[in-house]
Amino acid sequence: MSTPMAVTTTISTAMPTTVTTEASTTTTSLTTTRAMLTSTLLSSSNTINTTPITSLNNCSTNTVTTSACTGSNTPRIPNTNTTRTTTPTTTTATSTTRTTTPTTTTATSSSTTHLSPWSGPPTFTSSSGHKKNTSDSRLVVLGAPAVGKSALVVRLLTGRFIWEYDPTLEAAYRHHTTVDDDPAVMHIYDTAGQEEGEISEAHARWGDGFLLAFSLIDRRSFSAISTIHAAVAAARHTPNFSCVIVANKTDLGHLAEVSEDEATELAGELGASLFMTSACDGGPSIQAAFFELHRDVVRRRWSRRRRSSAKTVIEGFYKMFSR
Ligand SMILES: Nc1nc2c(ncn2[C@@H]2O[C@H](COP(=O)(O)OP(=O)(O)OP(=O)(O)O)[C@@H](O)[C@H]2O)c(=O)[nH]1
Repeated sequence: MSTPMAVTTTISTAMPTTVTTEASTTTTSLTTTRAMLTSTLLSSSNTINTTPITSLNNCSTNTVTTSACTGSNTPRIPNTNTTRTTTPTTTTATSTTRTTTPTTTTATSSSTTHLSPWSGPPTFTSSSGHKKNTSDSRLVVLGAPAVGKSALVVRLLTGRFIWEYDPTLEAAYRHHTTVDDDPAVMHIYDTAGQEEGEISEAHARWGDGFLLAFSLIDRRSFSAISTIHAAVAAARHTPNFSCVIVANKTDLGHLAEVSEDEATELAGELGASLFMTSACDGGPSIQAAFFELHRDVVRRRWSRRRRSSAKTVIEGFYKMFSR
């Protein structure tokens, strides 16, 4: 299936790069990653302001097609110019600008072993130049292979659905949006599928919040959720972290191997909210899942800060009166 596109991709090369991108009027051929697709598909009418910042996918030439899952197969045709800049850092926060890190990071970042040497994506800098706004969140998307992690992320960012795909290694995005009327920046890390629920410790430490996805038509992916949750808890030395469970592929209900009741029970056990989604059909629950995760991250950050400033005040009083 091919997707008509009217996208112009401008590449400004700040340093020698191996990245080449072509956006034609019919098909997007990606020599770097499917993640790049998202940067070329942004519609100017879209209020989402997204910057895929790091792309660590396989670099074979792939033809990726997107489509709305239901209704007409005519995708919305973007009419915006997208600028991609290649640079060794990710400090650029310009809207719809994609920044690619040097390919040297690719080799290590594909690892998903427990104690991966992966050092995480480059430090994110918010658009205001501060290291980390309170409205920033680092969200890591975890789950067994082929549960639809990338499809969910792409759906959130572009409103589109990926039919054909290549397995993801890693892809990170900076997503500027508005949550509860407040500007928010979500740094979203789409990981490679965790075959046996093993996760990279670096992912676990880097993230503020974790979106654990499974496919309703794959029981193994459901079982992997507990393992992944336990692995994140072990890496963070606490089971108390921001997390939501996403049960994907609701459109394939007739093939379901996991019931909603089971999913609800698991979410209850893990103290997480459950979102039933279909990256294929779309719908509000995908955004709701990411937004809820973002909210929880921000809430916890504020409550940590309040606790720590209360502690500082109390300590100050003690010092004052014990003199
Ligand atoms: N019917 C249906 N298919 C889906 C849905 N979400 C994803 N898929 C399909 O499932 C396959 C896997 O989707 P991906 O998004 O690549 O899955 P992933 O979890 O990122 O896979 P890895 O990167 O290999 O870990 C693709 O063929 C998608 O088109 C969904 O909600 N419904």
